[in-house]
Amino acid sequence: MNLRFTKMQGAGNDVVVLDATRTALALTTQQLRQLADRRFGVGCDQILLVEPPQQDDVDFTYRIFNADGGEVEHCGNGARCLVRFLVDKGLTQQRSVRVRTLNKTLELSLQDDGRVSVDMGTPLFDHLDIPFDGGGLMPRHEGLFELWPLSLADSVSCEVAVLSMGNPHAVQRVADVDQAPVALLGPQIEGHARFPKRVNAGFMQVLSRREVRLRVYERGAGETLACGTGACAAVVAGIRLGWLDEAVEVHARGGDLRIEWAGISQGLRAAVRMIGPASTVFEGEIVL
Ligand SMILES: N[C@@H](CCC[C@H](N)C(=O)O)C(=O)O
Repeated sequence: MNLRFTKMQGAGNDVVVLDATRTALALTTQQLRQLADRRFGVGCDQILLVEPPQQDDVDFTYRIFNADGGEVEHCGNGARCLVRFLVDKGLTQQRSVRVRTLNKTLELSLQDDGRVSVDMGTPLFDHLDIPFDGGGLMPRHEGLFELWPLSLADSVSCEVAVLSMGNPHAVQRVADVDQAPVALLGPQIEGHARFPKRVNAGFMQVLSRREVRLRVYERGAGETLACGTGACAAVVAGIRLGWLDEAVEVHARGGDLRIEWAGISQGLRAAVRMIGPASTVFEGEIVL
């Protein structure tokens, strides 16, 4: 099969976008993995499939696949790329669109400065929603949240805040992200038995109440240059833990994101807002 694609990136988190708005597209796990492969395919962290809406209150259906071929619920950087793609391809005349993922409705808006603002919805803290197994252990309470102990290999342990942005996240605070053992601990946390659907593992260095540095070892993709939902999860956790104010600049290795959450002043049901860049890198056709 010959497949047209658009390669995009948002803060260095790269995605391959496929337009299935006119013709349905069903790819096997093997084809998805080939597309994502940096030697045998196009190369990307995630593949985004745009489909016609399946319900009245949205403009498009937005499906997300990790580089390992698994379908997932949410991709923040992908969401920003998606609205840029829809506008550039003339698939919408609007600068704001509503899209439906596996489990969320998102509102994406292209700003006048070229950046994209996304209403990322409400974070979830119930362990059944993440999902996370407390393992009968006691968390350590800090601020208005809690940190859970997690045992890893070789008698190493860490403390993580757990939450869902529609997809699961475990966030830990580190003194210096450049020194954090992301490649060693990331895969262990991602596949830890207490996260039945695996998890995205965030490593956050707090620079001030309004500025953090973040690295994320993503479920199904490994460490990426940025993770939008990971940035939201880290900031929400940091706000609840009392470390951060309600608007924070997140410096990822591939770029900067602004995350806002009024969860202290307006309550836990407040939606998270993410603002950041998105751009097209190249377009082409691949034989699968
Ligand atoms: N890169 C993404 C997250 C993609 C999905 C994630 N790896 C998962 O499995 O949940 C982002 O920008 O949010």
